[in-house]
Amino acid sequence: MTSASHYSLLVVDDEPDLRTLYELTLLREGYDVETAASVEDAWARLRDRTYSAVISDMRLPDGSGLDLLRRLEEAGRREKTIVITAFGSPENAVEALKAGAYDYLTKPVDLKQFRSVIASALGRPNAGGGASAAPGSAAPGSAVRGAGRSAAPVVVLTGSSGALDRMAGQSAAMRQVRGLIEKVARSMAPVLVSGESGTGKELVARAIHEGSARRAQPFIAVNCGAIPEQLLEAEFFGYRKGAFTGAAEDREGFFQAARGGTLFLDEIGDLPLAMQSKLLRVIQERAVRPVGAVSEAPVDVRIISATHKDLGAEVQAGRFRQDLYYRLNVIQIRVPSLRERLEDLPAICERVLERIAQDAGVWPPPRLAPEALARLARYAFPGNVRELENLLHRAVALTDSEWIDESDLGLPDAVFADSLAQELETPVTPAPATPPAPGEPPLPSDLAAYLDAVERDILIRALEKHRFNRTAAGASLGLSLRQMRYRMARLGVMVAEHGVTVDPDEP
Ligand SMILES: Nc1ncnc2c1ncn2[C@@H]1O[C@H](COP(=O)(O)OP(=O)(O)OP(=O)(O)O)[C@@H](O)[C@H]1O
Repeated sequence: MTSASHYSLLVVDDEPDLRTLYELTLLREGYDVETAASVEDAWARLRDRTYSAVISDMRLPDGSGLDLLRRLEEAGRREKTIVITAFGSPENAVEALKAGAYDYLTKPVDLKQFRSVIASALGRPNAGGGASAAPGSAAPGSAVRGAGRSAAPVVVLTGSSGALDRMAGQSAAMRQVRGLIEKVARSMAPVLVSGESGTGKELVARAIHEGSARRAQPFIAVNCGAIPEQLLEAEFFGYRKGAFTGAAEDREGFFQAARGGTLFLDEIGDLPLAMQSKLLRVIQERAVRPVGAVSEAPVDVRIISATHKDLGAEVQAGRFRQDLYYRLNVIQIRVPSLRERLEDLPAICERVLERIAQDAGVWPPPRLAPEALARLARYAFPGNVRELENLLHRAVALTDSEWIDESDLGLPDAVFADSLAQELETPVTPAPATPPAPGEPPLPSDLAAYLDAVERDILIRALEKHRFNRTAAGASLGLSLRQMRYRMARLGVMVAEHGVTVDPDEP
């Protein structure tokens, strides 16, 4: 482990007594410490050299800790920043986290917590004041996979499995998600990942963990909806021997198991209100009290939560605590549905097929025939990437060649009628009947193919008119971007580098 003297810290506070207290605490830990009393004083030092971290009070005589933070961000500096906010001003803390602070502390500063937060910012293990799970070891929480559960509520990840590498797709939406992952990985800020079921929310959480200084510590994924209500407290916070019938020995909970690492709370919207209050307390206090224990113990855990529900609406409906929502939702990452990024479909299929082949020990991986891909692109995928994975698993099992064709997909025509109606979100109304006029062209022999050709032509003309911008072209036709994308995918119309291309295999 790197020795503490290799880390240099800058402490910024205008109160001499506090400055000395922080300085002495950190010197005792073995760090190299310098101090400053104002924004300008701090900036003058930062111009001369770099530090491992900057710890700044929020209120300074010539500005605020946020000003300092923003200057560091603008200059692209790598120092981790920790701000110290006045008690009872959570909005300042949230603002600091959004501006890029690694973490915040509230006055009066608890020195144990102070040391722990700084160690955590520097990526030094054993932050949190208690015994930490050894890096790379299986955390004790893995033992909670109880018998009789319908879905395993906990998954423990140690080491790296390359979640970012697993994440295929270069659509604008996915590029934005990746950018956010990289940005938030550097801080301790709580993240709320939202998105429909199966979109890849857990993959995002893992990628954040793997990109953070906590990567060598455990990643504990908990499905909040899969744990019986009466067991929640013991599972989350652990218990002491004799705390209740059957508690034959002390056991750690998810929080202790995730010590120094990341706790991923999936389906957070499923937590009952009573448990929400207890979770809020732990987040505020950064300490947990196991069931049956007399005192709390500090714990350093980063929380990432996920939901497929509209948590804001859950708050409105009184089913989710507003204060907890506020704490968890400092940074939100929305993972788009597969329908909204159909352009990612080929890349995701390829990646998933590679994985399936690898797991089965088969190489090269099977490939999708163009008409099979076109058929997939017409489907609405209510279960998103997970549904696509299942479908491809089945298709690989069915095909006896290197190619997966339409018939291997097992997508009956009926599902497309449903998908189309769902996607368009508007009732399909028949066109008003017009009386035939003399000299009109003959009636088409295949109405669907005829209308497709007309629609394809209109889409292409609108795209050309609007310089291949799908949003503008769609709007000119009264379509949302989503509807436009769907129609383009259905008709095999693609925007390429130098114009529009049409997949000739499409109807
Ligand atoms: N962009 C992607 N590229 C390749 N595979 C992906 C992608 N996104 C998700 N997956 C895969 O899809 C599956 C579902 O992803 P994940 O479990 O992260 O979704 P989720 O949103 O957390 O689901 P749920 O809401 O049901 O908990 C996983 O096997 C994951 O690896």
